[in-house]
Amino acid sequence: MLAVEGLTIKRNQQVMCYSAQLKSGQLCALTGASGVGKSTLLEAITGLLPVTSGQLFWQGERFDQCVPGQRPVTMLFQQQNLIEHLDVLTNIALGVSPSAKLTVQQQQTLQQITERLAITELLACSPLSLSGGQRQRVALARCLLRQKPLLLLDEPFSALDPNLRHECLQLTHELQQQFGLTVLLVTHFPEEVASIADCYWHISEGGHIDVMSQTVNQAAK
Ligand SMILES: Nc1ncnc2c1ncn2[C@@H]1O[C@H](COP(=O)(O)OP(=O)(O)OP(=O)(O)O)[C@@H](O)[C@H]1O
Repeated sequence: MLAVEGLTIKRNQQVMCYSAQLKSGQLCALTGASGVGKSTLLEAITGLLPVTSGQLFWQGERFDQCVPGQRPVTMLFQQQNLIEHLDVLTNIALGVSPSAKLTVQQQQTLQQITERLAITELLACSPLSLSGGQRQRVALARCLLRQKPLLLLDEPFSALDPNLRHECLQLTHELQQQFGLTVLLVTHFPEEVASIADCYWHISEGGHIDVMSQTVNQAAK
């Protein structure tokens, strides 16, 4: 279980205090008005943003005092942050190793991931030659190779057209099941994730989180 306990962040003269719990293996959609603090919560969970107070637990172990690389978390941003002058393989490998050298086991996992994401043929290409959907799948592969149990997705497919967005969401769901991931997904289109979300965290003013339970959502499926 992921437990967020009174996680408090001051940003832009706004104070946000978040508390909620998410069961392991679930996919939770984060909704709420623009500027309410959805990305802020994800950045705080990754450790990229300092917090004033509060605690974070994964499977009962506190991790808010760990540096980002030691947290059980990986995050896919809307901007894929791919390095244009390096090939796709190197871009993915840099997610796990500063020298981009992979162990045999990582190579095997990479093969599994790239096959599933249909990007094996692209490994020698430059990111510059890829479409938006391909770039986002490469960035997702880089996250998955890190093999962290918590995957945070900040509007990852919002720049894609509706068909491709749907395809990428379905793929994310399949990968979540295959790798047993727990996923927090920010979306402005809750209806688009209705078939894959186990629950919703609706964030409002001050970081207040309303949790819509699995059973309520399943009734809507
Ligand atoms: N880099 C930053 N520096 C300072 N303040 C920021 C920064 N990013 C966001 N904020 C502020 O933090 C608050 C929450 O922003 P956040 O991006 O988390 O909202 P959001 O719900 O993800 O919005 P959106 O749906 O538009 O992406 C806003 O007041 C915003 O102006």
